[in-house]
Amino acid sequence: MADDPSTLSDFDDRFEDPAEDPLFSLDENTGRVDIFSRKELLKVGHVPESTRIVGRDDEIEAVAAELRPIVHADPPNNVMIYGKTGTGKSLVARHVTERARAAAENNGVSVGTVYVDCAQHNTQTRVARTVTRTLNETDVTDFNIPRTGIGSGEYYDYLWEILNAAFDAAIIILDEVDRLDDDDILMQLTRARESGKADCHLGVVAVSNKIEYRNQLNERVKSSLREEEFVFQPYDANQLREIMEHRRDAFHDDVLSSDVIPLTAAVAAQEHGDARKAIEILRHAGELAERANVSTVTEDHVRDAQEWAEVDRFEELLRGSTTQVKFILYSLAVLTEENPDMDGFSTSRIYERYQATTNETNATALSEHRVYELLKEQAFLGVVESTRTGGGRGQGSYLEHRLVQDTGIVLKSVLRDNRLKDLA
Ligand SMILES: Nc1ncnc2c1ncn2[C@@H]1O[C@H](COP(=O)(O)OP(=O)(O)OP(=O)(O)O)[C@@H](O)[C@H]1O
Repeated sequence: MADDPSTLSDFDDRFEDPAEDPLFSLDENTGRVDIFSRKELLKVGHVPESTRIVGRDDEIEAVAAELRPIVHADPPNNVMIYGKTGTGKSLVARHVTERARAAAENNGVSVGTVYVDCAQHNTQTRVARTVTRTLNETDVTDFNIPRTGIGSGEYYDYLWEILNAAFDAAIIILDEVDRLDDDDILMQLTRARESGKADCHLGVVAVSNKIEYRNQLNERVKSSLREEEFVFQPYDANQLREIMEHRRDAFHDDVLSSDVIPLTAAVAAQEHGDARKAIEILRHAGELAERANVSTVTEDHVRDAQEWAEVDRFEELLRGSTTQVKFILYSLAVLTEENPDMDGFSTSRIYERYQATTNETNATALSEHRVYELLKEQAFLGVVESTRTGGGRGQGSYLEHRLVQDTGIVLKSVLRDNRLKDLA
């Protein structure tokens, strides 16, 4: 392995005895404060055990009612769960599916389960491959299913054989189902038994942020899916507080000052009601305390962590935007900071500031008309708000633009772009 250029094993400067390396010391007495006790409880993607799931009892019961027939080897209903991001859709889908599997097994019914993230596996072939390879019980089927080189049709052929050989039923969770580039997979799965391909009952639990998703499905898919729909509402501050209280043991005792969880819950509820964001802010507040080497996480850490989350969120909103758009938003943000009394700026005023910005960075400037178009595009995306002025006597009316988001957040976010860094 020493010849392998991808390993660092012959790295010259390494410590003779890694236990002596002060950078990664395991010694408890390093003077560094230890904030977290079980940080994994706050990681994205962590599936908490049932005692940590809060405020979704009715939803869990409702989804379970649709899958319950499977416990007696009867056909389950398909389920569609809608709701804004971070409302516990994936969590409930996974939790109920696993409990259905365990209860069925206890009753002598074997149920295969698969979770597919359609944002990652967005084509029919990728989904078919993931489902087939996950369900393949090699000790029963003896199949060696290739990763590449075959199409969805061949994966389906394997899948029907696997289902017939190894299971009485299967539940397939398709998370972010709206990201699929083709809804035929839904029809294949929901019609498998009816069309005589598989002898096993298949239930699909589809999850989406987009409530309008169903309208996009073609009629044949809709009629074969015949699903029950549920809509999950954003969490309120009390629910978010309870969700975080149930993960308090991610931290060492007495590390969180008493207002940290209520404050995190309040800001998250006000902004979006997103449990993922609330947990992320709590984790980041802990990390900030750790970095500062202080033994208590305080309200200030939460405020900083919240700002960091906002910058991240804004950056996400701008993902895919060109550097030119960022120059324009930067210019509008600077104008706003320089003129706190003004409520909005005309395109020509923004354009002047924008030209100065492009000059400073030696970038090419777009025409004023193009900047106007890009501002309108940003208004459509909800980044900018544009309103038409009344226009006084002798004055035509014109558009005035302002940022929807706090200027500090916009500046921090656009300045993360390498081409704008120098402006900082
Ligand atoms: N009721 C709850 N109790 C405990 N933890 C929760 C609850 N709801 C959500 N969470 C936690 O919040 C995070 C986000 O939840 P989840 O992934 O289920 O949301 P989602 O609605 O599927 O979001 P997205 O649409 O963005 O995928 C996860 O870490 C999850 O463990």
